[in-house]
Amino acid sequence: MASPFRQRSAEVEDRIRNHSNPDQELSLQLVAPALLQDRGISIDLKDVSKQFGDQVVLKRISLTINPGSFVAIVGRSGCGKSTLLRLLSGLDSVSSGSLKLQGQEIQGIHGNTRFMFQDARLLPWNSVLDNVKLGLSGVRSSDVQLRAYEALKLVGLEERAGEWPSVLSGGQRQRVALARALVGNPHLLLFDEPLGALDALTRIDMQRLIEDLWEQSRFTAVMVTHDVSEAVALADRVILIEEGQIALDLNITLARPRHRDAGFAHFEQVILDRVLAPAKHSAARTNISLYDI
Ligand SMILES: Nc1ncnc2c1ncn2[C@@H]1O[C@H](COP(=O)(O)OP(=O)(O)OP(=O)(O)O)[C@@H](O)[C@H]1O
Repeated sequence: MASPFRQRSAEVEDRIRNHSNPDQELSLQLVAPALLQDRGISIDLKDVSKQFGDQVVLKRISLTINPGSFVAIVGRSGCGKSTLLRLLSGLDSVSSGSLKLQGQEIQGIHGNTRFMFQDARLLPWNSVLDNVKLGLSGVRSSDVQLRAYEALKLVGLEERAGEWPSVLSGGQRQRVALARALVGNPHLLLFDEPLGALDALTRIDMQRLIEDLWEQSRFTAVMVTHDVSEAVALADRVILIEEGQIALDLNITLARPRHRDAGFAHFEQVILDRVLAPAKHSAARTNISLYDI
């Protein structure tokens, strides 16, 4: 059965296709192009190094990420995950090597890159809807309202549009942050441990929502997570960083939507086998976060 998010998206698509007024139709096409096309961009790193003073954090990393794929980056605390994400974002620059987005050497923040962090970072003096609008720039004012509202619909919070962020739960705030990230129809969405502060069940709900929305629009997604289970649940490919280098690059060949079954546990185990010393490693453990190690 289709998920509520898919049903909602199907409704929007239906409205786009069946609308008779050409002006409104144009407006609706602006609302949800995510539903109509794949937008992801390619990422190419060649011999990328990053150092801060004498400390070399990333060491000659070479990596190609296909447009529209979902990549998870895992590794122990301090191994360089967030540094890599900041390089991809254009917020920081490489010390040496080449980093290209869609074949172009990266120069500052790419226009259609969006972020989602562990902290939702909502403005408390703005309504929920106004926070989502912050994800749009250069769009006509009449469209901004409509698009922000439709983005809230995609995350199931349209009825909370007029409320303050302070009255929302942690999971709902992260939904607003997701709507703000998606409303501009990003080509690249960078997630830095976005679900790390949520309880286990809300976290699984949010994983499903992110997967669902990514499947609809196929932006390129790169997610840093400490949770091996989360990486296997969401990613096409899991990259383990150790001491500034890629220690494992694993394609997750499970069908979607993913179920936490034996095949799922196998992929978790492969990653953990690489991370853990054999003596510390128990074959029976699943749902392990790297924080547990
Ligand atoms: N702007 C900076 N200036 C100096 N050192 C930095 C800077 N940013 C990161 N580092 C150092 O680079 C190393 C890697 O940091 P990074 O935040 O990338 O790790 P991480 O794998 O994301 O860690 P965590 O999982 O704990 O968030 C750390 O030793 C950190 O102190």
